[in-house]
Amino acid sequence: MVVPSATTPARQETVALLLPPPSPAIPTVDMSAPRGRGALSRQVARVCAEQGFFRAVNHGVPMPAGPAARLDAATSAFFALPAHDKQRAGPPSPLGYGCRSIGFNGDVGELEYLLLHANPAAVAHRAASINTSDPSRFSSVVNEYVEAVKQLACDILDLLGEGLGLKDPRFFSKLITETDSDSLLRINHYPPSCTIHKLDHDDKCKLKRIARTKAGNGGNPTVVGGRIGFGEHSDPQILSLLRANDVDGLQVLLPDVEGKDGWVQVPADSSAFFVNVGDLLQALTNGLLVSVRHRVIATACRPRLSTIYFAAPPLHARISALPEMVTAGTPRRYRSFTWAEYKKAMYSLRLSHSRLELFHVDDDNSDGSKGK
Ligand SMILES: C=C1C[C@]23C[C@@]1(O)CC[C@H]2[C@@]12CC[C@H](O)[C@@](C)(C(=O)O1)[C@H]2[C@@H]3C(=O)O
Ligand SMILES: O=C(O)CCC(=O)C(=O)O
Ligand SMILES: [Fe+2]
Repeated sequence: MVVPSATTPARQETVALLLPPPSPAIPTVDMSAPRGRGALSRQVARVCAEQGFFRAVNHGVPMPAGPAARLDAATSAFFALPAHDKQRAGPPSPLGYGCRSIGFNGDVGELEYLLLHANPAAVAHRAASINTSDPSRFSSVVNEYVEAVKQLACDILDLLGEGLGLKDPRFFSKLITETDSDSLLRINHYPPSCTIHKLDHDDKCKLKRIARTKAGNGGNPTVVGGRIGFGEHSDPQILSLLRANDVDGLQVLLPDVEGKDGWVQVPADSSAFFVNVGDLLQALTNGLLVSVRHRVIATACRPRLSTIYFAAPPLHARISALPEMVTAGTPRRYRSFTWAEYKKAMYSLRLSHSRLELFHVDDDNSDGSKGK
């Protein structure tokens, strides 16, 4: 039976005018290439150019009994420790254990985290203060996970190289597989938002101070519908691979059908990887691929655990747009810089800063050292 609609065409038009335009869906890429590698590489290149963000499914990293599950168990055990035990691995330098404070310039979020350099020697060094009873077990769990996600990052970068028709399709993946690559692993643990208001007196005073100072998230650590878990930013590296438990919170800034940017909720999917283009990939492709802005809003009543692999080149790597990306119609957008130079600028800036703009060829401050 067909039920006639209660709304007349005229009323439907009025409702359509009042409602915001529909949000774009989060693109999904099936990494098992059901339509062949050529179609997959073109799809990866298209979503990275249009949204700079996608959900990768059938990615080949075993989830339930594999490295991801072992890492989640090891990091959850760490976050369950008493505060003074966790503090042995901090304060973040920026590496190590951090709680609420992000970076060196006054950013705060409702989270605690571990930030690790992804190379095995650095992991072994940190493991001693993270798991004092069995540091080598912790190291091997992290190293095994890093190997698996690095492989996935390389696969995606090679598909991108092919989809963009690069002369050397492996150019991007070679940058992140150099022995001295500067990749990071970050594990974020967001407490349930319903416990945030149950903070002790000192915490409440600290948060009030932060809310009053201009330095704390521009003086406003809340947004409509929740608290800021991790403030708005783009990831500075080449590519980020994020995996989280089944708790929502991640949002990405995407254009709607009218081209107006809006925050889009990313529905949790613990079996997928969420992939985002970083600033360096935007620079290498002369702005063709976009480094997506994203944030985490704490609204859930269960803790969110997320693990992000930031694939980066060595510090000395020179980042300039690939020749095939520079044409008469699309002149060079960013001046050439090293990853070390970019990192120095980024650590002097707030989380939300659009730091790649400092390297824009039209900018007067082309040394990239000027802050917001
Ligand atoms: C405020 C900051 C934290 C950050 C370094 C920065 O000065 C600006 C970029 C931030 C960011 C965002 C993505 C990653 O989580 C991160 C590890 C990175 O490489 O850049 C963080 C930095 C950090 O927490 O140290
Ligand atoms: O924890 C998350 O889900 C995202 C955090 C993030 O964007 C980051 O650590 O750079
Ligand atoms: Fe991020």
